[in-house]
Amino acid sequence: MVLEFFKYQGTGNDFVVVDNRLDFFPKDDLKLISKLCDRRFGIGGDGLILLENDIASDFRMVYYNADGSKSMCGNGGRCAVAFAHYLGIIGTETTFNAIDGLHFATLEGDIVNLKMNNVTDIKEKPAYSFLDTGSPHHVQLVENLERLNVKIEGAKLRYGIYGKSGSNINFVEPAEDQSFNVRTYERGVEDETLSCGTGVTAVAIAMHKQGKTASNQVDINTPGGKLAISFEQQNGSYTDIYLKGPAKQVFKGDVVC
Ligand SMILES: N[C@@H](CCC[C@H](N)C(=O)O)C(=O)O
Repeated sequence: MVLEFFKYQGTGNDFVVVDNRLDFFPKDDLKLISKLCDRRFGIGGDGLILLENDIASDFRMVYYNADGSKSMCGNGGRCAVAFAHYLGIIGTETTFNAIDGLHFATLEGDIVNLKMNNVTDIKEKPAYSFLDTGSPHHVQLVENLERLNVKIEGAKLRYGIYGKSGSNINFVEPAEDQSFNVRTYERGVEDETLSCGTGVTAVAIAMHKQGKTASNQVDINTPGGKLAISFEQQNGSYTDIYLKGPAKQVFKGDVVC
């Protein structure tokens, strides 16, 4: 099979993107998904996104991690919106379906502002917070973030605390200008990625809940670039959560598989 694909990145979180509106992609073939995401034997990416038709909304995003497991992806969602706009399916605003339900988003140039689901349940432990922003996230404050071996320390927590199903692990350090520096170990990639959208959303909410910021607009610096998170908070629940940042097409091509 010759597969037409597109490559997108959102703050360095990179994805193989396929227009699957004709429903031809062999979704059960997890080996193929891993191979397409392999940086040596395939195209390379942290995940694969299929854009599909949806009865309830403008389109459906089906997201796979590089190992073929499924989840919600914030940066992937932003890239899917940019791709839908490129295909002419949407204008500058949209509602689309994903594994965690409907998402509203707006687009201004290559900046996509994506609405995330409400967060009500935040587990606070002495050393970390745990919350689900579409995918599960462990948020832990550290010192000397720059020098941390995120792959090794992330894997220890991912398997040590959360077992087989796992969690994404976010390491956070407050920056001087009220923003936060974040590095993330992603389950399903089993490595550090340059940015994680659901991860930085979890960090912004956890930092607010812990009183590390009083603002409901939080800027986050990742190794792949800057993202902005805004939200409302009432009685411990976080609503109207938006994740904002760039989503760009990098290249397109055909792959024999
Ligand atoms: N990079 C993503 C998160 C992708 C899913 C995650 N690895 C999981 O399995 O939970 C993002 O931008 O949110």
